[in-house]
Amino acid sequence: MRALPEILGDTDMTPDLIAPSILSANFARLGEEVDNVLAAGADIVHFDVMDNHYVPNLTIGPLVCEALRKHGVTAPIDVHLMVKPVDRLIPDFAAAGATYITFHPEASEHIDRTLQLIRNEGCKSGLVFNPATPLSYLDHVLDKIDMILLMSVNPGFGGQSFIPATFDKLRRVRRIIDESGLDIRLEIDGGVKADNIAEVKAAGADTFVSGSGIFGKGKDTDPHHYDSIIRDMRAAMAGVSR
Ligand SMILES: O=C(CO)[C@H](O)[C@H](O)COP(=O)(O)O
Ligand SMILES: [Fe+2]
Repeated sequence: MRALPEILGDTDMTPDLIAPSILSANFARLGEEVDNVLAAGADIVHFDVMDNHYVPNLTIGPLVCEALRKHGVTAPIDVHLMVKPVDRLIPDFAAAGATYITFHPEASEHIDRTLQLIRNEGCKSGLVFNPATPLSYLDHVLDKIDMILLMSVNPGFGGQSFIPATFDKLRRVRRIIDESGLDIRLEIDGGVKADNIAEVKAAGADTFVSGSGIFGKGKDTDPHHYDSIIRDMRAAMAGVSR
């Protein structure tokens, strides 16, 4: 893992965090994939949980999170819950070693209660906004949030294209966070790659999920693929102001 000064952004004191989404990793060798991407300089592990109900896909649960911890992963694990209902799984993920737990407001009957439950379980809490989800869900709960995650694709699958309307939404959320004075991360998820990450940072993001952009093409032919792709991402963001 890299030292804090190395991961500080150029223009402010909020470090840029690169969060590979393991949705696009090789699940048959998941521990090794996570070790390799962290050794290549990634900061946190993005862990997509899909239930074939809230989204039309089915992935992994708390057992896999626990297995990564037992394997020796010490980096923060950022659990993105695409499940409905949400609350039942939160204590299980907390016990399994999750660091962040984020959920979609449409999937919770009581958003305030779910946010409090996440913090009470000792994790950092976050709300996730689909491309068409209004930001009004932030009203009245901002002080209970550690991370706002904007989806730049519709949830359910990796490898989709970044939806350009997200840039405006990022700028609006950046303003809300800055005006609040609260310590809240702004994460972006979907279609982020080395060639658009600078623009995404300039619009306000500080935490960058990338699945197919990191685990996709190139890794089977180049043994240093993860190092070079993460280096390219940092180089693209260097000198870019949020
Ligand atoms: O939450 C997700 C999908 O619902 C994934 O985190 C996301 O799509 C990452 O994959 P990619 O970078 O390939 O778009
Ligand atoms: Fe995700």
